[in-house]
Amino acid sequence: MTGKFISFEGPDGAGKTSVLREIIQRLTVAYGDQLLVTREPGGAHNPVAEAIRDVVLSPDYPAMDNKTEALLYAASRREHIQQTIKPALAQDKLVLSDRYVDSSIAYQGAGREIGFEVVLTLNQFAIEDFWPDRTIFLDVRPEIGLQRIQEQRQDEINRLDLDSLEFHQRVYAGYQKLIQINPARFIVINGEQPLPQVVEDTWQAMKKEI
Ligand SMILES: Nc1ncnc2c1ncn2[C@@H]1O[C@H](COP(=O)(O)OP(=O)(O)OP(=O)(O)O)[C@@H](O)[C@H]1O
Ligand SMILES: Cc1cn([C@H]2C[C@H](O)[C@@H](COP(=O)(O)O)O2)c(=O)[nH]c1=O
Repeated sequence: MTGKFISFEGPDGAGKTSVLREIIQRLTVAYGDQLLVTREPGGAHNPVAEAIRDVVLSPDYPAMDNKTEALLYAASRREHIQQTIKPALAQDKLVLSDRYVDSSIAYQGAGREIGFEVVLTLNQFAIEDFWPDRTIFLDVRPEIGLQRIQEQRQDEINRLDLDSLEFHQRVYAGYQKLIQINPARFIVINGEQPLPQVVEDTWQAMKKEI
């Protein structure tokens, strides 16, 4: 496989979507069709993964069992890897994904308290040790991310946005542990700066990678 795979991670409201929108504009000029932007749960041109997204994020299922949730994210990811990411990399594309397996380890492993290692093991069945080349983490404290969502994005609130601050603090701590364990893969960007500065820092970091 010859392309490059970069994932974007961060707590809810960190700014991934906003930053990616700007980065895509800059990259499209040089990459054109060789750029694939995708997301989890779900995935570009991936109806099965997107159907799982609809179920797992729907506020209609507030009482979903934690392990069911973890399995759904892993199933969606498997489909995403097999049908979207790997075929694109085989065509030498640059693949940018808004979230990947680190989200499961942070949200289900730490946030839901299923356990870091348990969720990693579960996901190894899905990913078969297929990791991103680099992971950009937008570092925003959960209080700030949730405040942004509540103030600015009332229309798109999903099931996990509605979880408690304590849940999101555990997620954040999970991410910090992942960064500590994988210092070579993670690039940490201060996401609490004004958006243009976050975009610029991300852009400079990405230019070194691509
Ligand atoms: N640096 C920033 N400063 C202030 N507000 C921001 C910043 N970045 C993004 N926002 C705002 O915060 C909200 C959440 O941003 P965005 O949807 O990009 O985050 P996200 O990481 O994709 O969130 P989620 O994972 O929950 O989808 C939006 O209303 C966006 O305009
Ligand atoms: C991949 C993945 C995601 N999540 C959570 C994180 C967010 O709360 C939502 C996705 O919403 P977004 O607006 O598209 O970022 O799902 C998770 O808990 N586990 C995962 O593996």
